[in-house]
Amino acid sequence: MALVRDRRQLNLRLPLPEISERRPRFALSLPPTSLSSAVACNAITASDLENIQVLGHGNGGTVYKVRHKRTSTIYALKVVHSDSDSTVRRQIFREMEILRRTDSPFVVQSHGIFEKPDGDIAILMEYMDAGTLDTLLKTKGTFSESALAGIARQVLSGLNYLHSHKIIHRDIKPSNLLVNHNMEVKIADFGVSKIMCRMLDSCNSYVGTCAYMSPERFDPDTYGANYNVYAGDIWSLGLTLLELYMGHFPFLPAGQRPDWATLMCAICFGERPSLPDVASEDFRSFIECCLQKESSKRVEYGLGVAIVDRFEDEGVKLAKVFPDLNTSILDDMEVEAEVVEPEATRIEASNREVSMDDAVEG
Ligand SMILES: Nc1ncnc2c1ncn2[C@@H]1O[C@H](COP(=O)(O)OP(=O)(O)OP(=O)(O)O)[C@@H](O)[C@H]1O
Repeated sequence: MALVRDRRQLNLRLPLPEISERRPRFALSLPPTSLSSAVACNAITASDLENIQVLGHGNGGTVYKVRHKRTSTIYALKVVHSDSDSTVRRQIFREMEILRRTDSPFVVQSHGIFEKPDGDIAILMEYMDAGTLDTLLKTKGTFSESALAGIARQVLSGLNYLHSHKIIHRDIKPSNLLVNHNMEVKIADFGVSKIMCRMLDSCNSYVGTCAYMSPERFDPDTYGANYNVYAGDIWSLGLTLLELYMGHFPFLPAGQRPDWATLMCAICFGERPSLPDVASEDFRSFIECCLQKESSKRVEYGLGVAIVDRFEDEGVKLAKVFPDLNTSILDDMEVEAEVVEPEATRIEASNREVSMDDAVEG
């Protein structure tokens, strides 16, 4: 029998374990299943699923498209192999813990977690049938401003949710933003995210994808004195939107594959990327708001209130910035659901419980 862990809301104001106490002291028992899909009230086990195809490979894991045999509901199953190194396993435990705590239409939903007898760990997630924003950029080309307005609104809503639950994503980029055929955008991949124990905790650790890191994460002394740790996600969002608009990484000429030092210099010391002349003033001003090098200016830009309030206000501001914010971005982009060839591969699971381990970074 496999154990399926459903999401549940914890009181996030409770202090989280210190690093030294991270080893499991108890097995996490599951609340009753409350899936919104057709399989509600029935816990899904790994043997209920058949593998349809590989969706992609990430850092140490593989994501499969799977079908629930009885209901034919399609899910995505992220599997991290038992022989993965300790960093990768720590990342999957962190991702599990965050997905277990989150419940937002702007964050990819988890439907359960399995551990196989051989130690492989799998997270069952909602399936996003249009892939990632990175895939769409490569297959459909650059995005219009109105499309970006819809994306910005959704990612900001997701960040507002995460930040208000004291979670910093730390790796916002096009390939971590999943999309479905309704152009709903959801934040995914919490492998390097951090749950803050206190609102004022510092967070200058060097993790995430280098190209999307904010200046204060490379050089906290210059750009981040007293910085608000949540501001880095806003920088990454600005850079992501600009990349989707320009079609290449904004700090470098198209086609250039930089090394770490080149990237770091471009981000910390380079000029803010210039937008094409056709870009509207509104779009420019929004990008400028996100790409303030000095993190405190970035955070305090706008109404200068606490970060959560600021994001809520940002929704209002965005509506002014992008007048067609509420129009369907499907007008701009047609997303085709993919057709797949089934290939039966079963994912076996054990009855071992997954315990909390390394889920919370100190
Ligand atoms: N819920 C999902 N629905 C549909 N496709 C998904 C889903 N989750 C992941 N994928 C696909 O699987 C790929 C691999 O995802 P994964 O999160 O393992 O790694 P990544 O974010 O691409 O890379 P890394 O972990 O190295 O940052 C993604 O790029 C995406 O194409």
